[in-house]
Amino acid sequence: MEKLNVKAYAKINLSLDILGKRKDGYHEIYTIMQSIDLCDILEFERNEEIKLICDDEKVPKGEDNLIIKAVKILKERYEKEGVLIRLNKKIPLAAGLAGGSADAAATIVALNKLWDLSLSEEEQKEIALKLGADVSFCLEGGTKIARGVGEILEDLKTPQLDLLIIKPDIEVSTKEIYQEWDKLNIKSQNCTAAAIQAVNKGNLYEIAKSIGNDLEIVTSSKFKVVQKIKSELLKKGALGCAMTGSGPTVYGIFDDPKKLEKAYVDLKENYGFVAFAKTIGKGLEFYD
Ligand SMILES: C[C@](O)(CO)[C@H](O)COP(=O)(O)OP(=O)(O)OC[C@H]1O[C@@H](n2ccc(N)nc2=O)[C@H](O)[C@@H]1O
Ligand SMILES: Nc1ncnc2c1ncn2[C@@H]1O[C@H](COP(=O)(O)OP(=O)(O)OP(=O)(O)O)[C@@H](O)[C@H]1O
Repeated sequence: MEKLNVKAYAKINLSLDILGKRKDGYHEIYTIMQSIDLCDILEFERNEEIKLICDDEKVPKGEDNLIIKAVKILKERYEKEGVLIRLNKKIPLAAGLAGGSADAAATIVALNKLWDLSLSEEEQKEIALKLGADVSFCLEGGTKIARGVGEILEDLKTPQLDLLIIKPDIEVSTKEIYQEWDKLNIKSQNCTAAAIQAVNKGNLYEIAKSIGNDLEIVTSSKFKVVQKIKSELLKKGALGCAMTGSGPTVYGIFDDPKKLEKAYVDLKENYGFVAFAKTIGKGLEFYD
């Protein structure tokens, strides 16, 4: 095999409870992660050197890129050659959509195939966790309850949701938002338990009512635009809306395609990134 093409899907958090700070500085979370059909496209090709090509100038091309970090771990561990990666970046950066994490997961799975590594699931998960808390979920994707720092995963049935995704023109540092959460000393809203019940029932209206994110209060106190987007989405007919990850992206759940279309048309000029999305049952997709 010389070349591999893969779609790496973004995620949203249908719920996110922060349960406390751990000794290692990370936070114990309880969350529902959900893959959506917004994706980056990556091509992996056998090569002597390690090289990443991406025409988005904001994407780091060197050691700071999670793709390169993943390649280096595998190359050093298994004494392999290099690889040429072409990245077509469609998931907005620093958005709470786990774009870098999805790319990292795609790299682990693609190199396992391209380099014939025969890595077990456990080995892949171990490497994923070294790269970031969201990478474990992105290896498989779909709909999952996540605990620990996000690496302890349990399957849920994927609900079919039609979404509008809106990211204002600001980028958010996940680390800073967690640090701010500690300073504010807030209590969790504990919305994950109810959200799991709603997802288990597959009831769109219950899901829309139960979504929520503990980090929203932190990010929206720094960036007022988060609340503004939420109230606009609700006015346009969203059944419910919430911020994803550490933000600033907000998603709205719609049951009426006309309202969804109108919300897109009315809001698309106002924010940096506005897109339709659907929930999907996988995190990665290989294709010819
Ligand atoms: C906000 C979420 O996207 C929700 O799914 C994740 O918790 C963040 O996952 P991520 O971006 O993959 O996180 P990492 O890249 O591993 O870590 C970025 C920073 O977020 C903080 N972090 C992350 C995950 C976690 N459970 N607790 C944390 O405190 C750490 O300070 C870390 O320095
Ligand atoms: N492959 C990558 N794609 C995008 N950004 C990357 C990548 N690798 C490293 N980065 C760096 O990571 C930062 C955060 O990127 P990313 O888009 O993954 O954030 P995020 O969506 O908030 O992630 P999460 O939801 O997992 O917290 C970027 O600003 C960029 O500097």
